[in-house]
Amino acid sequence: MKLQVAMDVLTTEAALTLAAQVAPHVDIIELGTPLIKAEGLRAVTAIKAAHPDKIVFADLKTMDAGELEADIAFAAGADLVTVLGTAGDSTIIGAVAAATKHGKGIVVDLIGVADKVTRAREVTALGAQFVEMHAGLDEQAEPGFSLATLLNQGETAKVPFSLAGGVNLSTISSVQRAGATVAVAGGAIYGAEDPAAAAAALRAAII
Ligand SMILES: O=C(CO)[C@H](O)[C@H](O)COP(=O)(O)O
Repeated sequence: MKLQVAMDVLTTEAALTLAAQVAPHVDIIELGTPLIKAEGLRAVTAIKAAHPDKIVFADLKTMDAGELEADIAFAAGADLVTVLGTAGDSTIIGAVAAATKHGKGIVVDLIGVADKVTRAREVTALGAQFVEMHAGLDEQAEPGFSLATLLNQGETAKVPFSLAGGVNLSTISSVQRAGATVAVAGGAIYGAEDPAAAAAALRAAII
């Protein structure tokens, strides 16, 4: 299982600092949606230039204009770009076309999708490299939130998936047991006193 750091920071400078700290311990470096909204795709170019050996993940969460948005993110240096599973099939097909043109990949983020298992299978058939079983920051803050449902949906879908929803040291083993190909950790890394040590500990927990 690969480890992905989600950099939900707000400046390119902060992202470059964080990426430099954690890169030795992660496989995928994600530029979070707020970072891209604040800084634009220049932040993607800066991270790829600093870490050409890492998979750079641009969390665009595209909902429309799939081909155009994915195309500009790949041109900026992204290796993986997200499209929302709630988008129409034509948006996902367009984004996959851009990925094929650049020799890169589309990840379909299933945040907000009620039937994640069915949609995961549909978008995988449309050419998504993998889906993201995702409970967003707002959903995580809702009373009674538990990762268990998400883990179960990932296990049931039987397609390649990443899992994001407040993954931390006490849950990363269950993410691996559910069969995820990628564990995504944001707050557990960037919110730690020592992000490098936090990333190293998550990596060490992966068997
Ligand atoms: O995409 C996101 C929010 O929409 C986050 O980057 C993702 O949820 C991972 O962060 P965390 O581990 O803090 O939940």
